[in-house]
Amino acid sequence: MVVAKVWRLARRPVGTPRLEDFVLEEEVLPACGEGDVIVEAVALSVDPYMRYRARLIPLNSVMFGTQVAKVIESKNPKWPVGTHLVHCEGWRTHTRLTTQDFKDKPLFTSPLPEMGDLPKSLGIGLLGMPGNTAYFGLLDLCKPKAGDTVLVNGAAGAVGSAVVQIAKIKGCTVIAFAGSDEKVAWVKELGADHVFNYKTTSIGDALSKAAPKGINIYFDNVGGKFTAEALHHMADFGCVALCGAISTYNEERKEDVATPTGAFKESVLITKQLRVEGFLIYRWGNRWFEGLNQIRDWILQGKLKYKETVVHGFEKMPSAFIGLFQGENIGKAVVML
Ligand SMILES: NC(=O)C1=CN([C@@H]2O[C@H](COP(=O)(O)OP(=O)(O)OC[C@H]3O[C@@H](n4cnc5c(N)ncnc54)[C@H](OP(=O)(O)O)[C@@H]3O)[C@@H](O)[C@H]2O)C=CC1
Ligand SMILES: CCCCCC(=O)/C=C/[C@H]1[C@H](O)CC(=O)[C@@H]1CCCCCCC(=O)O
Repeated sequence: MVVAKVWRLARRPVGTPRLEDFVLEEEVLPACGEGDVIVEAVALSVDPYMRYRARLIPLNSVMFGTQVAKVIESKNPKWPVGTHLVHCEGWRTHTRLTTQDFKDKPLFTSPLPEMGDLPKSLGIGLLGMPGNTAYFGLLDLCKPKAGDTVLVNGAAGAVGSAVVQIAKIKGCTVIAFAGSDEKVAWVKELGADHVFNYKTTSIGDALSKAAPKGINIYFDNVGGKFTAEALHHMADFGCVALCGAISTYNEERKEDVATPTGAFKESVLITKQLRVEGFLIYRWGNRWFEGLNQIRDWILQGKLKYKETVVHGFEKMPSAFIGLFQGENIGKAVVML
């Protein structure tokens, strides 16, 4: 009999999530039937979108999320004991995956890419959903050309740090923002041309100096006031990739009313003739391993670097998650078991 520990959403977070919003429980797993596997979590992901999902999932649900897990029991010859895979059954130590799971969620119940001696935890980071978000969001949606000026915020995070480096690989000038001097130093090491601490710098002044001819591509992880300012510094016909808006996830929802006071002032979008497009990484599900294999090759060639902020222990899931909104992570935030 396998007993899983699971974190459930005990109540809807108000503002920044709190430890009391989550409850730790035990759950006896059903037996491993024909075609099933039982897996044990190795590395669990905490991601900003979980705050958004916490508005949507029913109370008492297991928190949604991806993890790298190891098969510990198998009645499926495709997935022998010892195999590692990525699945999205959430904040749980042990999981039974059925043939139906493999069929229904191929993108989120998948093998790790071939990664040699690289750490398996990269399967929820640079060699997983965040890496592909940077890869496809920048390359497919924005189509950068050598010489373009690219702006990215959240630049020391999982997605942003990959965007910085991929933009440099493509020959762009990169302007990046992050939330501490330590993060700024690391993003400079990654090759960004101009890096600022948004907590101690005027965003407008920094952009005027760093991008006197305007920004061609803005990869937005933050939204809110940052975006309201950044749009004024776009070059004509620039592209804005709306990847995330972490600065707004803890805000209470207001009614959707047409208002000229938000980040997107129509006059700026129209007069600069901007292309503004939101995206979800699912869009490139059919090209998943194309992105991961290219990223893996760039890592092995020394062109892409990564950092992980590792928290040890399943009981730390909620605090690691809350830490995302307090800027605690450099690179990908990972909970290791
Ligand atoms: N569209 C899609 O399919 C996907 C979108 N995303 C989005 O990409 C963005 C980055 O995700 P990811 O790289 O995984 O997360 P990160 O690894 O970057 O972690 C979050 C970081 O965001 C920064 N941050 C937190 N609060 C604020 C704030 N109020 N203002 C500015 N920065 C803040 C913090 O760094 P700092 O110290 O710099 O403030 C924090 O460390 C998120 O918005 C996420 O929702 C992610 C994956 C897929
Ligand atoms: C305003 C929310 C922006 C969320 C951006 C983000 O981080 C997206 C991440 C996706 C990740 O690839 C895996 C997911 O499940 C995330 C999507 C979560 C939002 C889905 C909302 C669907 C809905 O409203 O029906």
